[in-house]
Amino acid sequence: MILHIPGVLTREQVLQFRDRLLHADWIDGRASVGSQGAAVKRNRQLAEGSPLAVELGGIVARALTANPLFFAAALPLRILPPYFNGYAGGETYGDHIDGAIRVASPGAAPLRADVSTTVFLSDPDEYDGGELIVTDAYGTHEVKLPAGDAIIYPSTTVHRVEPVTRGERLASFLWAQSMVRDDWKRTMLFELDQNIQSVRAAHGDSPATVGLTGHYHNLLRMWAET
Ligand SMILES: O=C(O)CCC(=O)C(=O)O
Ligand SMILES: [Fe+2]
Repeated sequence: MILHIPGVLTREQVLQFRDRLLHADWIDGRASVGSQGAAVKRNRQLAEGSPLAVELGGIVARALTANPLFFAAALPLRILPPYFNGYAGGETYGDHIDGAIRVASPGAAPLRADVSTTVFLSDPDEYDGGELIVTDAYGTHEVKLPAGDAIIYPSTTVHRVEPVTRGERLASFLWAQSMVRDDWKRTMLFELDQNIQSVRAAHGDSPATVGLTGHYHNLLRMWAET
């Protein structure tokens, strides 16, 4: 499932991030990928573990974890520390699939990347190009969202970021290991959860709502790994 999550960061947070990123030390984005990614990746990132990445990443991770839509859709078990990237002057990241296993820091427990997230930090009118293009079983999706909004997509998909030909595209991106590894099972649980919430809002805690909520939890019990 590819899902737009509006308002992960407030406008004030976005402005604060932008201010801090203005004077940041950027490194070559190829530092965090394997050879296939490195061949098509031309962008800049904050170094993993740098004080600014840790500080701003903490804010992003807390905002996402507290976001009900992100929680319901990603069912996160663990979230890797968020990264920050910038693209300008034709920078791009060609077609790739995110690595399956990542470690937050040397010696840390490995985490499986199930759900990929981009939190946009630049508004669409600030740059040309820079669309995130995600291809799934249903076709190709082009994503360019307002600053503060996020997109989540299965880490199993081929995706790319188109060259930025005017202005600068800043973003935070991160991976989560989900309690439910399979995208289709996560999608089914998400749709069930959203429909239960609609039924509950319309009819309150009727016996049918209680029964459906029980069914959601029993499916989660069957499918979740913790
Ligand atoms: O900048 C983005 O939106 C996504 C970046 C990306 O796909 C990656 O770093 O693996
Ligand atoms: Fe990626």
